[in-house]
Amino acid sequence: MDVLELSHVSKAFGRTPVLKDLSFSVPEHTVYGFIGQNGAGKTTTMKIILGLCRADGGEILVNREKVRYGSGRTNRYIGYLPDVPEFYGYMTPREYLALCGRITGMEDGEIKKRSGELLEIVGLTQSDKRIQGFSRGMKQRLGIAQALINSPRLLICDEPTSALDPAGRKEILDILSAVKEHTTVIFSTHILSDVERICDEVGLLHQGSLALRGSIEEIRQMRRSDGFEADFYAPEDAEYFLQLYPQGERLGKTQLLYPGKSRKEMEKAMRILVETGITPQRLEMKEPTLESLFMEVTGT
Ligand SMILES: Nc1ncnc2c1ncn2[C@@H]1O[C@H](COP(=O)(O)OP(=O)(O)OP(=O)(O)O)[C@@H](O)[C@H]1O
Repeated sequence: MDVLELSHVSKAFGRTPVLKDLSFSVPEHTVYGFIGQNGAGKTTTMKIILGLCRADGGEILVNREKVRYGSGRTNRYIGYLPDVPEFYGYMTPREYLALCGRITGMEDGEIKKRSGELLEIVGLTQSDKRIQGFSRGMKQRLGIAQALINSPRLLICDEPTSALDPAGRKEILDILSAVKEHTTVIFSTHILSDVERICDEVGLLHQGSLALRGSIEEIRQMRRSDGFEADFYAPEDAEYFLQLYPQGERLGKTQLLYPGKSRKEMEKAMRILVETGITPQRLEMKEPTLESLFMEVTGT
């Protein structure tokens, strides 16, 4: 079943269209990467899903229920982590989660149990410190716990990793990956390597609609290869090989890049190496990355 379905959603601010006929759906228990450059309309889309921003047209279903602007009804299925979560700094994580639980109408016993489980998942069980002393990464982890307090069907995270260092990013990605057992995650980002690490499905928002969609594998296969690299033991070998197979670029004294070449063309290079008796240190196809695909689609 699809937990989230957007059909033909459009939105303009004044005369500037931001979303144009945007349609996509997110299947249960997946991590969906919603990618787009700065200003592409990711936050606007999320606010429309949360009923906080009015769409000009189209329909959104959360758990098969229609989202209505200004009504929080469908938000009972949703947990939301904004890009910069705000907390009461004088509280401890446990106190803060208790407050969030009470606001959502949970019983005290249930709050205690759920808070314990969530603090375990986000790695904050040891912390009885006040939130004001927390690092950005710790705040983001607490933000995930807060968003999951009432066991939502859908967890929406707006750029959860953008402001973090690599270690902090990894922690958040690991948590998001782990929670998909219990919920469905949609997260927006412009960091493509994060998407490659944990997402099952990807949608690339460009000029108001999805310019690309599919699983990471499907998307990688859409693009031709990035070519191959050849590494030699001696600069003379690289030089000689470049004369025999001239379309390469030098990456270093012993390293050559053959951009855009297919696997077949690499096999041809291998035959030349065997015939001439040159032993390469390494000959390797370059895996297409989302980064290069993104640049191809967006023309950046
Ligand atoms: N309330 C508003 N009034 C006018 N224009 C707005 C409003 N909110 C957003 N916009 C414009 O809509 C476009 C999309 O903004 P949005 O914040 O949704 O993009 P985004 O993809 O989330 O970008 P970022 O990665 O920078 O957060 C931008 O050009 C932005 O300036």
